[in-house]
Amino acid sequence: MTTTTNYERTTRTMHFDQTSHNTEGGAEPKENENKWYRVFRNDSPTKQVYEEAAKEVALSVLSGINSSIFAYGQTSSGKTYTMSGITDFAIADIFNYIEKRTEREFVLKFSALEIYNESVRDLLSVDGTPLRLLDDPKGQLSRDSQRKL
Ligand SMILES: Nc1ncnc2c1ncn2[C@@H]1O[C@H](COP(=O)(O)OP(=O)(O)OP(=O)(O)O)[C@@H](O)[C@H]1O
Repeated sequence: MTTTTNYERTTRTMHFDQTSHNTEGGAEPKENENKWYRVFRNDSPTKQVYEEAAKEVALSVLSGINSSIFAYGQTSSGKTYTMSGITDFAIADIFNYIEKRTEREFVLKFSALEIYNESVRDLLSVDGTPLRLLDDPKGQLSRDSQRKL
């Protein structure tokens, strides 16, 4: 099955004053000000955002490093759109890597979560009920479900 969504289109991003926020040659951020490693233009394709901001992190799982990519922002700012594109590109790259290494065996685990208004939803589940967050005996937080592909 192929996906029909064209993520080659632009990724919507907010505009920042690059002179005060861009770490490449820009001024150091003031206290309580966020530091931006990269700001994309509002017409930047999602593919570019993936290549320049997410690919290295996503593919670090292939060397055994746990990684996380998340989108944070106001409603309708394009988080779901951008993350869907990034997920497609990352999965394609990961499977491409695996297919070229037939001598090795890989186990892939994938989970997709949405945190909204303090509730956590499993985006791979058809049932939309929020997940419960539980403390394990060591006092660490765990989810009550995880799907495996
Ligand atoms: N780069 C883009 N190009 C074209 N359409 C886009 C783009 N980014 C977002 N959209 C469209 O804008 C709308 C809102 O985007 P999206 O659902 O991704 O926002 P969101 O941040 O996930 O919103 P919410 O916080 O409400 O879940 C959607 O209809 C989506 O298809």
